[in-house]
Amino acid sequence: MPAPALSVTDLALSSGGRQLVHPLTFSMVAGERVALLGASGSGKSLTAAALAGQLPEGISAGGTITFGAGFGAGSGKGQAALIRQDPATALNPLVPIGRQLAIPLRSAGYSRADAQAEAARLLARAGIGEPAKFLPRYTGQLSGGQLQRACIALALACGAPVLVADEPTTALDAVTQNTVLETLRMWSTGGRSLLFITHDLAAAASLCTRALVMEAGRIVEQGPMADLLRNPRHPYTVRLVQAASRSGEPLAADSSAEGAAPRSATATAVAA
Ligand SMILES: Nc1ncnc2c1ncn2[C@@H]1O[C@H](COP(=O)(O)OP(=O)(O)OP(=O)(O)O)[C@@H](O)[C@H]1O
Repeated sequence: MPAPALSVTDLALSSGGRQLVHPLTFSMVAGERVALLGASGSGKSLTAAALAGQLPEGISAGGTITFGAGFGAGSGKGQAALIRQDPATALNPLVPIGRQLAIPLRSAGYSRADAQAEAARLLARAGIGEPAKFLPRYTGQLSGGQLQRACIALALACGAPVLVADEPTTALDAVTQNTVLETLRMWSTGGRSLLFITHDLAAAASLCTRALVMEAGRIVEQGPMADLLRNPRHPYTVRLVQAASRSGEPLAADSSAEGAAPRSATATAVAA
């Protein structure tokens, strides 16, 4: 069994005495792509922020988050890059996109010229056509979908071993969505892990080998994606699969990820 790239043990989040996320325990192995599904308000974004060390003010956290030894053991900032649900808050409106992308690249040892070239390449991988034109632009000069892709490029530039993508394709047209999903798939080859948060079950099924399902701050079901699609147990998961099936989207689970969990295990509903 490969060592986990990320181990979360009893992660609990609260605000002013209100429990928002009840103790969660899960892990991901290197190269694994895991979907985090769940109803609106179930705690997905707060969990994502906790993993990236970017919890909003006023949220208290308990439990432990440990990153694997493959990219340097330890926990904390820098181990997980976060593509935020709200791209506008992730970027500095006063600094051109190219310069923002260059910051992590320069820290990683790129020369100034190479950082600009890599920044353009990452924008292209995130689905931006003619990326050189975007480098000098400010966030206020980008559409919502372009902003989202700039955030994806920024997360890729961080080169973290774990990428947490919080609804990264919501503002994108179908063609660009496919480009981004393919980029996320490519990104995870070579041992990097992806936690993909989405309401789009078809996208999750095409990208991820395993899924966690949250409801009301708890993981209520988890297992291989194929089993979850074939035999959902928890009532929320049943509704999710039924709704996606009705919409006619093909729900084929991906099995190509490195470190994919064994398919023999059946999806398990977790007692709340
Ligand atoms: N900064 C905050 N302070 C207090 N409560 C918060 C804060 N952010 C989120 N919450 C609450 O925590 C709960 C979980 O929110 P979260 O944003 O993680 O849900 P989510 O599953 O990501 O929802 P969605 O799918 O709509 O993005 C909700 O009840 C929300 O109101």
